[in-house]
Amino acid sequence: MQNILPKTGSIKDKVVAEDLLAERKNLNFDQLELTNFVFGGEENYKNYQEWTKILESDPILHNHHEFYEFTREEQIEHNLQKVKRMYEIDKKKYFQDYSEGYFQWYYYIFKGISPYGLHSTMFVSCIDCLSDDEQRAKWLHMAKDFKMLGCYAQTELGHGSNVTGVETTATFDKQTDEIIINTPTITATKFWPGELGKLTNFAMVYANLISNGKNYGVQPFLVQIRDFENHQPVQGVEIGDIGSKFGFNGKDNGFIIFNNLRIPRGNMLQRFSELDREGNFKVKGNQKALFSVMLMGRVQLINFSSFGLHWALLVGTRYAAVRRQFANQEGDKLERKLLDYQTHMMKYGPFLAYSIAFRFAVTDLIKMHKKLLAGLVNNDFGNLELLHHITSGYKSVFTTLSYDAIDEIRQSCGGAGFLSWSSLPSLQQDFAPNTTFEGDNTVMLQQAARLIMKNVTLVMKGKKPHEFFAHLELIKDLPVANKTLSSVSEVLELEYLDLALATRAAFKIRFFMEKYMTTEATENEKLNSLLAIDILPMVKAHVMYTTFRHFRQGIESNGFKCENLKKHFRNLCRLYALNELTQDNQSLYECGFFTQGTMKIISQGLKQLLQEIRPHMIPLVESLRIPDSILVSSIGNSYGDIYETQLEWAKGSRLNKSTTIKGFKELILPIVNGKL
Ligand SMILES: Cc1cc2nc3c(=O)[nH]c(=O)nc-3n(C[C@H](O)[C@H](O)[C@H](O)COP(=O)(O)OP(=O)(O)OC[C@H]3O[C@@H](n4cnc5c(N)ncnc54)[C@H](O)[C@@H]3O)c2cc1C
Repeated sequence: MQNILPKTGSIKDKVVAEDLLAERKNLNFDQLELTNFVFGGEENYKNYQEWTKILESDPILHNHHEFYEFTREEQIEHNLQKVKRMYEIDKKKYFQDYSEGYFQWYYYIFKGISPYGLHSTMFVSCIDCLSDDEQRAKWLHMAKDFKMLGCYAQTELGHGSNVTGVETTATFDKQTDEIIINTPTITATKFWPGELGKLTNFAMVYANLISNGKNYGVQPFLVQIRDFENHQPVQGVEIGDIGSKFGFNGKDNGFIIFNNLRIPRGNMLQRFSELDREGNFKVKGNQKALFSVMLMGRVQLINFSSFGLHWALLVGTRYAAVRRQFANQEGDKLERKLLDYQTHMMKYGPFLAYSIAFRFAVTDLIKMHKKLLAGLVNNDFGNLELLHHITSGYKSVFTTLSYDAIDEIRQSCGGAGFLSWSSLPSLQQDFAPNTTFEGDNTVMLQQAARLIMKNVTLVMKGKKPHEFFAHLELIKDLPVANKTLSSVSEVLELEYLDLALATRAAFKIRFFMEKYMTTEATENEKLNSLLAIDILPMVKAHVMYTTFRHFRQGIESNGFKCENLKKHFRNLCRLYALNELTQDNQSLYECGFFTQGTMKIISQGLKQLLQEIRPHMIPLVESLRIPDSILVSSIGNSYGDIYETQLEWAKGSRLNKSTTIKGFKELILPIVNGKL
């Protein structure tokens, strides 16, 4: 069989693949409106465009495929060079205040591993939010101007998830008016903080305050760890990098051991607590705010979840629109595009729906978080508890889903996706820790459960829950009256899908709460031992529902002008829901919401949607504009060049710098020649 393939692209000759050109002709909506939304507004997108223009023409900032073969040292140095260059170009822009735009370009330029990412977010935020006015005036401008470089040192060898269990001590010495930082045991070694290993000269150390013989619990302390001039560790600390990791190797995660390191009393951050000259300790406001900076980290990871997924989708979808395998029918000359296989669309369609759903959720979440940050400065803790709930739950569910999706997209590109040049392996590896840091995902789901339980208890007592938990009122009407579906159009109603997802969440929550209330054991025993595995699906179903709600409401409330774009959004919102209901529907049968035959109709609806969305896949994913200069992918570039570049980069790879291999004479020849 002779195979006549449409011409694939060539990035070198600036020729776009015929298949990609044909796909782009299906554009029927305002792509820029979607782009602006994804980037958190027109201004952010303009800012990102400015940076990408600079990047493309700058020899240092320009991303290069050789990066995929860099050692750790080379990766770190390369990223540092980039930051220095960005700083030279526009110091103010490199450090922007916390905003959606900041996260977007920094994520894409550094693939989530900006050398001073933790400094700019966690460290600066600690100073901003947890210092009193005097401390802020002294340190904030220094930190923002990179005059001091800091890391966030909370985790220890012995304690990660249990943040209140850290053992580092900060003992007040009344005689000298100083605080002495110590690592009393091996498990108290600070282990993991990013940028601690090599880069920073300050650390925000979370340690137990001991004053007048009493332990007042964990507080943040600003600790200088390296000399300003020669960058040597100060006396009283032992510091180093923790070694090579599964991914994230461009980051110098470090360890630090304190041995009687003295800092001034004024270096304890004192917005929410106070230590006076006599060593008297006083709490001011809400101590939970001490860990509020972690909220920022989680919002960031929630944001990254959609960026990472966008990236993988862009590469995978372009590849699948050009790559062809097997003929449509026996004897056909033309092979079928990967994207035309229903099995392929069953992966990519829902992933696109999730990535857009995450964007809607993040848009709402960032607004809430900014409000909280503004309030904290005036000791207004407003929606701290709700935000803790949302960020824990969303961080856990979104990062897990995105990580799994990135891996699946990588696999769906076959061997080409396994190759580093595709950009997908490093994306996956560097995305991997998002499921662990800022709170392990299992622990995060457990934490998110608390506010659900509090609100469901209100409902059970006949009271109104917080409006975010309005769907919990459904538990009063479970099991529901059977509603037999008769047509696909019914199953595509957003109202119906909303009720289905809300009911699924409500049923799982009620299922858990009934067991919780009737099980005779301590709360600790119930939550950790007897009923723990029921918590996770309950929280996940709740998160999937509230995310759907952000999506559905956001389509109408974000002021989108293009009707066709809204149509695509609605279809993706339906697809999100139908995919969810396909994957997890047992509880809807149990409570009577689904009846015999419902899944058959849902399956028809899902297939219909996949067909409707299919022609728009390329225009939709290409709205998540990541230029070739940032993407650096041998199979996902905008030209649909899926072959030439792969081969060219292969030819130029490090192992091909010579025709033989190092050690050929000493290690191979003696065996071949039978000389051993
Ligand atoms: C790349 C990377 C960068 C990091 N950067 C920083 C940083 O800058 N600063 C910093 O301070 N820390 C940092 N960390 C540390 C990170 O925050 C911790 O790894 C994380 O909080 C999890 O803690 P742990 O590793 O001790 O795991 P553990 O808490 O020991 O968890 C191990 C396992 O036990 C389970 N588990 C724990 N508690 C429970 C429970 N109550 N119920 C059920 N299961 C439970 C978890 O689900 C998990 O599966 C970083 C980590 C990584 C991987």
